[in-house]
Amino acid sequence: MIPITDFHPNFIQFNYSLEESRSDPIPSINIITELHASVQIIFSSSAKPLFCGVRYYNTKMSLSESTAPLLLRLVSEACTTANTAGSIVRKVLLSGELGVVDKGVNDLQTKADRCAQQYIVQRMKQSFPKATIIGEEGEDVSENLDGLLSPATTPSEPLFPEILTKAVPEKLLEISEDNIVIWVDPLDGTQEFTKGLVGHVTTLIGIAFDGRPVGGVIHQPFYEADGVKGRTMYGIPEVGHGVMHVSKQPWQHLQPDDVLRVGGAGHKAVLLIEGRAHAYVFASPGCKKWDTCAPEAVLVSIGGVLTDMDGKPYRYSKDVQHVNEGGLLATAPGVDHSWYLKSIPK
Ligand SMILES: Nc1ncnc2c1ncn2[C@@H]1O[C@H](COP(=O)(O)O)[C@@H](OP(=O)(O)O)[C@H]1O
Ligand SMILES: [Mg+2]
Repeated sequence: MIPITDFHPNFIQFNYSLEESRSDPIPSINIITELHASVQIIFSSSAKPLFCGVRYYNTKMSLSESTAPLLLRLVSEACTTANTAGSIVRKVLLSGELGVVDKGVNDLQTKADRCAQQYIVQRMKQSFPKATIIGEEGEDVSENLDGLLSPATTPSEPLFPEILTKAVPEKLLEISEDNIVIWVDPLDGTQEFTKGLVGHVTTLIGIAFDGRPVGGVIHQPFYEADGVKGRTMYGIPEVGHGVMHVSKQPWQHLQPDDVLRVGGAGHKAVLLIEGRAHAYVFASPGCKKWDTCAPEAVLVSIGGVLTDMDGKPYRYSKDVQHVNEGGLLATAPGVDHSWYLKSIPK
């Protein structure tokens, strides 16, 4: 047995001598995994005997009990929330009453946009009361969600429990909730939704810290595989990414020889993530910060890039202007972003 020198609710510390060679270096892992926990082993090479720590998270814990880093709790909650918002979008479509409102030129809003936003904002606010939440539909949304939620669509367990166990770089461990901005597009691709092009619809939740996307969730309410409705993908640049049912094409085997014209900012990002397109080009102002924050986080987490048409990154602080004035160029992993920047005429 290695004696434990310090014990916290989610962290055990012990000293481990480098000189001793042990066949079972960290026996405590076996004990911990029986508690339905995931473990992360932390070594510090600066001290001798070697300082070791085991950080463990009980994956059965509710989010409010979880001691996982804020960034991971935010992304985990955004995944579960987007998934439920997707079920709201499906139910509104099934009801046949879309309640379309014209907000301006090329700017429609439906009951699904309003209900999904209300649910997302309410839930994220409840979990993260100090964070700033900016939703496409503004702050005056008040819809009755009765009949749109059911126990089956609002599971209490996280959609991706592994998120809460990921290792977070030091600089992202100390972020505080009041410096977080959550950008919400409850239903991206509204115009397509009203035309029945439901494959172009996504629900987007982007998480920004210090003006940059640090986490994002793209949910496709109408994707269906293995009898499961909806597909959720998340990305945490510098930490990791994940997706349900992805069938990625090998990017390197494709050559850009075609132009696809499809709707939705989230949907276009999904085509890059799946390897079905090289670049997403939107060479004019129009899409907004809630359209790009989550897609940027997911794309960057897999090695893609998203900038304006001059190659400048967008900022996502709470006081930025909502329109992406410089247009949008996003490229898939392995694609030469600068080639597109050079090749697209001003
Ligand atoms: N000229 C414009 N005016 C207003 N919104 C625009 C726009 N061009 C793009 N957008 C918004 O950007 C998102 C992606 O657009 P597109 O499908 O054309 O690429 C859509 O979001 P929403 O569907 O969430 O409103 C769309 O409304
Ligand atoms: Mg949108």
